[in-house]
Amino acid sequence: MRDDQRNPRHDEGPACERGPVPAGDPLTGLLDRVRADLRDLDDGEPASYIPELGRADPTLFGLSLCTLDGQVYGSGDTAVPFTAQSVSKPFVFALALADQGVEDVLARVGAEPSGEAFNSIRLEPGTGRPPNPMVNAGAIVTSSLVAGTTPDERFARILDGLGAFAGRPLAVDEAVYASERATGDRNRALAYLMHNAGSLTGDVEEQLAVYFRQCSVLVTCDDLAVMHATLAGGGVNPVTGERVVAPRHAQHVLAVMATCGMYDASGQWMLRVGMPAKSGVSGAIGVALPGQFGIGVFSPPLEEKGNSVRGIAACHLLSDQFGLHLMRATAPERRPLPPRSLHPSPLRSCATARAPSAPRSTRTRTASASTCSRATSTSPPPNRPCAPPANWPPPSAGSCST
Ligand SMILES: NC(=O)CC[C@H](N)C(=O)O
Repeated sequence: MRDDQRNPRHDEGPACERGPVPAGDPLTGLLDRVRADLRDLDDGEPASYIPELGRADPTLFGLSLCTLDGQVYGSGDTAVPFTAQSVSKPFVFALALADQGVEDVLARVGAEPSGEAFNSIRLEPGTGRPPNPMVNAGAIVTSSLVAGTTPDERFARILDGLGAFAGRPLAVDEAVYASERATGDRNRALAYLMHNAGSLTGDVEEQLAVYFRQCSVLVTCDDLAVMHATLAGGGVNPVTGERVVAPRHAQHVLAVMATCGMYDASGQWMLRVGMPAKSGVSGAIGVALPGQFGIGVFSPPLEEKGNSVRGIAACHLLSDQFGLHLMRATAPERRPLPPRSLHPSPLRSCATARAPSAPRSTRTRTASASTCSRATSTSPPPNRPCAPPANWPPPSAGSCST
């Protein structure tokens, strides 16, 4: 990430895109503290096998969370654009499911963890299917299954679909696309192998171009939080109110993220963090806690498996501190975000209550506070708490214990 793309807003106070979340808001304070606790964690390096990604600023660090009532909270570099890379894969899988149905998609790509690296060259013996839609081979196939009679049409559907998940129109980073296309011989090899095996049909170079463009779509941490909240909410974007995919397709996607989303670190991730997630080599991680919220984290330095070092640590901290693990038997103690209909949420203050969803066309994000879309302030809704509970925020997050 170049200096001119860096967003200074964290130093400038509350950001427009999040709307008028007031100073001292407890959840923003919590996200600030997680970032502060991890600021000195400087292991890893940005990916460089795609040369353009090697230019990323390793100090960038953003953390956003979107609740199922469409409130977006964030800390740090939450509005800095970066390419989605593999974080695009679950959403394109969702679009393929919507366009082809689950059986036809699963006939072409498996749903089993590979236990191998994201770019591993291993197809299912006998069928030639890639193991799952979260590794490169599987994602090349799922992107070829999105509806469209030409590659341009198919990519237009992908770009529109990713935008519907994010709640705003998205664009491609042409420099990253060109860099990836010029150097993507491993993906090219995988695609030709799958074409030979019959699991990838059509013109291989055209299919690859769609996949490379999909990986080069620009998003922000705030976008990732909204996109994952859309999956967590069963396919409805909580900011725009738009149904993007069917509930069962959102469920299928979350299931595959839970088992395969962190590649050969997926088992450890599920054991320690316990939430469906997807990482990308730009340094992004998206997390969805079903029925609760979506998280977006961005920090370019990666560990050896291609996952963001600070992103992993931030998710560990959040999961540990708030008992977010899906397998936790004492689920009622999962503190953040109890269903609105059952309890007042401890994470919302009166001043941050959001107005009912406006039509998507009115939800453009601009630099003017008066047109901020994601968290329009209103008068307090009835029966809502005006102050966070006494135990909120919890004691300092400390270091990651898992
Ligand atoms: N893990 C990733 O984010 C990999 C995506 C990258 N575009 C690739 O194909 O290698």
